[in-house]
Amino acid sequence: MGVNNDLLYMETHLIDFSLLSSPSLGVASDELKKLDAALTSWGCFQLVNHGMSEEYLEKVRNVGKEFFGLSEEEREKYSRTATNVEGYGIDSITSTNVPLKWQSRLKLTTYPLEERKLDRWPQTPHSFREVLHEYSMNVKTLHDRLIEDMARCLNLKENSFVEEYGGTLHMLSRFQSYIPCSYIDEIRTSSIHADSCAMTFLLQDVQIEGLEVEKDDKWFKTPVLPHAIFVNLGDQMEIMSNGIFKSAIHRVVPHPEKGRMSLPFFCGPAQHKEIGPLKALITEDEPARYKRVKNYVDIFFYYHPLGIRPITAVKIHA
Ligand SMILES: O=C(O)CCC(=O)C(=O)O
Ligand SMILES: [Fe+2]
Repeated sequence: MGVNNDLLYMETHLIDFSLLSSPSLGVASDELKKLDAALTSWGCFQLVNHGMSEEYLEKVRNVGKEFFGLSEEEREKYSRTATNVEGYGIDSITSTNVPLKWQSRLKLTTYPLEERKLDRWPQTPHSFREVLHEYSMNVKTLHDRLIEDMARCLNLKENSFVEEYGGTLHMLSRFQSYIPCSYIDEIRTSSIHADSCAMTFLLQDVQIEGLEVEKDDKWFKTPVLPHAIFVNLGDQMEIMSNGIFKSAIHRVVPHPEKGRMSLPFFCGPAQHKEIGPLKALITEDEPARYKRVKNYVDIFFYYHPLGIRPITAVKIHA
């Protein structure tokens, strides 16, 4: 049974990663234009030809599936604690009727390496750690290249965004499992958000669709392409690009009969790093539209539960 047939699919912006670094300057610059078009309109796209095969992506999804297939007791060996916010946990959702256990998550910092809390990294299935390590390093390669290309789209020095990060990428990897749930409308409403980071790499479930994105006050389904990684921008990229690139508003839709899994890997500056609109983008005609901000994730988690879009709190109103 389909649950969201009433919506249209979003325009499929396919970005071919291999073409971005094509030796033919014409080819590379055409792909860069496509990237720019996707980021200034939707704030998201499907990344293809990224160097990871469909089988490889399936292996990554499978270690997640195997982890969530373990007994609750086994999973709880990796639970978050009062002093460690990383690991396995069940997230409640504010809407009253929705079952508390609708989604469970395994949340792990994967970069920088010295910030990994390895005692929270599952040892079952036995390949989990190795697969997560390798996949996160692959995602880092994609991130590092795209963040340079995004600066190029704006005619800036290629290291402009990385400099604003303070040179250090922070990556939070999440495996999330959703059980079948019939509270479709409640979850559609309560899950609306844009990510707080700069750029998210999302591996979707290949069997079950469940992600919708908003554009111009309309909602669209996102197709699941088994070989693609869905990339969406978060608020910190909208801020750094002074509003030129859009942070994609999205939501999750449950399936009444089937479970679903997704793997968002959130990339951005370290939590404490102050960021703001890049100085090179601020002119007399285009003044800063956002304040400089530190600890944006804290701001995010203050406003989001109040139903207020966190980015509005840092907007400068002309
Ligand atoms: O499950 C999904 O497809 C997306 C999840 C999401 O948007 C998030 O965790 O930020
Ligand atoms: Fe999200």
